[in-house]
Amino acid sequence: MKNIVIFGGSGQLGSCFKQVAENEGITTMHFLSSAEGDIADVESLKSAFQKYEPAYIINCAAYTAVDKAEDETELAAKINTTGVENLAKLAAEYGSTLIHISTDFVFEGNSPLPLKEDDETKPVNVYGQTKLDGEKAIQANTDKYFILRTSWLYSEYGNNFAKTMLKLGSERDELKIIADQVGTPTYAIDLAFTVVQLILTESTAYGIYHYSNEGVASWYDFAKAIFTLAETPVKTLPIPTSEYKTKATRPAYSVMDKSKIKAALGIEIPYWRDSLHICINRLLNN
Ligand SMILES: NC(=O)C1=CN([C@@H]2O[C@H](COP(=O)(O)OP(=O)(O)OC[C@H]3O[C@@H](n4cnc5c(N)ncnc54)[C@H](O)[C@@H]3O)[C@@H](O)[C@H]2O)C=CC1
Repeated sequence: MKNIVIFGGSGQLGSCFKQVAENEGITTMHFLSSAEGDIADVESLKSAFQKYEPAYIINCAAYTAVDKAEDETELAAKINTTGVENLAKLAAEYGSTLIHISTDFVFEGNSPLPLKEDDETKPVNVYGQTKLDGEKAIQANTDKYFILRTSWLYSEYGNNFAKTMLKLGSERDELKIIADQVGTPTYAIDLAFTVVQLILTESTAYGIYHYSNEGVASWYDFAKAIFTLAETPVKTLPIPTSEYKTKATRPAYSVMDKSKIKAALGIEIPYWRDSLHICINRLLNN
């Protein structure tokens, strides 16, 4: 199989690709940390492209500190927009297919229905704006791309809501959790597996796709499900967003319509509670 290069290979999603590659017996996936492949540094990228001449690039690299991005606007844009533009230009030059991960935060969050790929974008925070600008930079510079917008990623790896809840649940008697932001948790292993299917099927149905697990949840529902599965006896209280101030505004509703990717790959997507069950078992048994 031809070379596949993962940028952001040490992050949460990058680590999930490592696990999926192992499970699927893929030996040509190369994982670059930010030190080995800095997407904001063109020279660093050129050496990676020269070394691997990749058929596929999977970009998991991003500036992901949503609240800090409100102050570090330039740095967020340097990575999420210019860095992604660098990747798109080199991918076009080398004929590589670029698979890029984007976010539900490109939307404003007041849709009455699950969001489709061509719905109007309108980010409500700096992170979302830099990610949307990254999507546009890809579309302006290469034709062979898949942009997968996802939401609420969690897994055994990196920092995420599920791991934070397990830790807080073991330290505290009571937790207040936001109940009026609604979306869908996504097990990052499921996302990585789906991206690998795009590669293995050699799909050329390029474009933007939405991928999350199936179902709908608030952060409160998500936390309650984590504590139920982990048998953590912590008391949870639902609160409105107005009682938990954060620097960055977040969309109130970010449920995504997944019909397009399901039709393109002929796949069924796992329901969020089923995937959460698998992840919590793995977290508790390790
Ligand atoms: N975590 C979540 O809930 C969601 C994440 N996403 C997107 O999914 C993708 C993966 O996210 P995670 O793995 O959760 O994030 P993460 O923060 O765990 O991983 C991001 C990785 O990018 C690396 N990185 C930062 N700057 C870099 C640079 N200049 N060059 C190369 N690498 C660099 C970091 O070192 C880190 O390892 C990102 O594109 C993110 O925007 C989308 C929706 C939700």
